[in-house]
Amino acid sequence: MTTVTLGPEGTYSHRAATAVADDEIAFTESVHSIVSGVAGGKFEQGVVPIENSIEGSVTESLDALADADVAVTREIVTPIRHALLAQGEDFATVASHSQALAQCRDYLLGTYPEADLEAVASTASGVERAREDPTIAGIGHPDNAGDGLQVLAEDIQDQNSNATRFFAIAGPEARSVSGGKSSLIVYPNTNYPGLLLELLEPFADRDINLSRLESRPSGERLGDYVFHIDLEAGLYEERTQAAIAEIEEFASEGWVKRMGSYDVEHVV
Ligand SMILES: O=C(O)C(=O)Cc1ccccc1
Repeated sequence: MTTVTLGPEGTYSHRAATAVADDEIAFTESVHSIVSGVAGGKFEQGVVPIENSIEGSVTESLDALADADVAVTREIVTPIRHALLAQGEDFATVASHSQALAQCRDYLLGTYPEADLEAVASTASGVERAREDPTIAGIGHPDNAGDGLQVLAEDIQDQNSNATRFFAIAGPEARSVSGGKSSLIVYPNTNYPGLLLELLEPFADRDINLSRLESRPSGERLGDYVFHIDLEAGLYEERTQAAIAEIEEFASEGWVKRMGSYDVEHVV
């Protein structure tokens, strides 16, 4: 079973993917193509970054998941420790994933205030650029050093506890109702006073803890949102089914997607 993730080799997504891959790992340069590759059946499994403890949601992943018919089958949590990698101190540009640049904002401003920051598709593609060009530095996992690239500084993220959650995804037939957590995506397609309260009450009433609630613009009109909800309960549980049934009632103008239930894996 091939697992596709954000490449090239050496990204944090690649590190997370090795924890769930039982065979070959394939790489693409965008989260959208990972999700569409899994939804279209080209790959059996994918691994996408979802949320970082410093910088928050990876919005491209949330939007891609809302648009596709895939199942979330596992959550992978991994610590993120960034290193600054370059051929030497003589660089003018730091190229990395937008999340990595943001997670190291204070360090970069404080230590290299003159450097230009350039967002690229992944940390590893910034590292590749640095390997080819002495005027470019990358930010990525220190294991990417070598072959002409030095670690100029380690642990440059602005908070020591920097962790990212990834989802393993698979085709809709892999959707499971068992596991300690579940993910839903809800599009109410309506707006009235108390809407958000109605979205949350069915869970509170049944003592179901929410571990994430994120709103994303629906793209339909300003002020219209899609909600991403993670619950600490399985879809097999009667209380979860009852809560979702209530939400489906008030979201009858829109839709409710059950992404699946899963367990969490911590990877170092
Ligand atoms: O670019 C990568 O290495 C990724 O996998 C995305 C990412 C970037 C920064 C922190 C966590 C994940």
